[in-house]
Amino acid sequence: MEMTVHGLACARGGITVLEGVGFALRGGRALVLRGPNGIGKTTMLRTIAGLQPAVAGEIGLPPESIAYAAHSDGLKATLTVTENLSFWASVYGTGPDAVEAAITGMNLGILRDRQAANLSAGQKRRLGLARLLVTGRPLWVLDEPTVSLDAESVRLFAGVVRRHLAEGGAALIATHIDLGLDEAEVLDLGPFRARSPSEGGALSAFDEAFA
Ligand SMILES: Nc1ncnc2c1ncn2[C@@H]1O[C@H](COP(=O)(O)OP(=O)(O)OP(=O)(O)O)[C@@H](O)[C@H]1O
Repeated sequence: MEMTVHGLACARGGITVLEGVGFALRGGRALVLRGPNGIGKTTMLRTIAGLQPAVAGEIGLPPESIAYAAHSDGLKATLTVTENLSFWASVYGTGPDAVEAAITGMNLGILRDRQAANLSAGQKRRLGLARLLVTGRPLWVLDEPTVSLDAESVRLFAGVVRRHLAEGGAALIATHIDLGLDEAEVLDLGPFRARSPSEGGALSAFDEAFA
């Protein structure tokens, strides 16, 4: 797979926060987005995933090729771990093999019959990330995927991403934690901050000091 993004501008709450973003991402590679809180990482990932329209620019990959994992894990509380993954496998048109691979990949075997409501925060996050493995989609768009994960689970997930890349997939990741991916390049969003006259795009003196 190959995704090329040109002149992308994205907005939050009607205010353009980023503009002129461009990059190319091909199979086997990961791109890590960097920038201070509020610069627009989540906004850009949501735009690329097709969850909100772009203000301008082109995204050279259809949303159907993208699996998005964000803060809200999208789990069904009353379903078990296996049932949640089976539900997503039916949505994405994959099968029981993908469910088993996801359970193994994110080390959920011992929890497979537990309802999602009764998982800890980190276990829920592991299940949310396991969902990526049942999508069968080549580009993973990941917004702070390691939130709530302990060090061992971060390593486990980094291994899952590495395998996805080795199989020809790609990943676009907003993370403040280094996943230790040799295949990763970094895109600093600082130069793409929109300089709109309203305060949404411009930095306050406080933000400027910590940017
Ligand atoms: N509903 C909204 N209405 C107006 N502005 C919003 C809304 N949601 C977010 N914003 C603003 O849009 C900007 C971009 O937010 P976004 O969540 O994309 O940043 P981020 O880079 O992901 O930040 P973080 O590192 O804190 O997760 C921020 O300045 C934020 O305050």
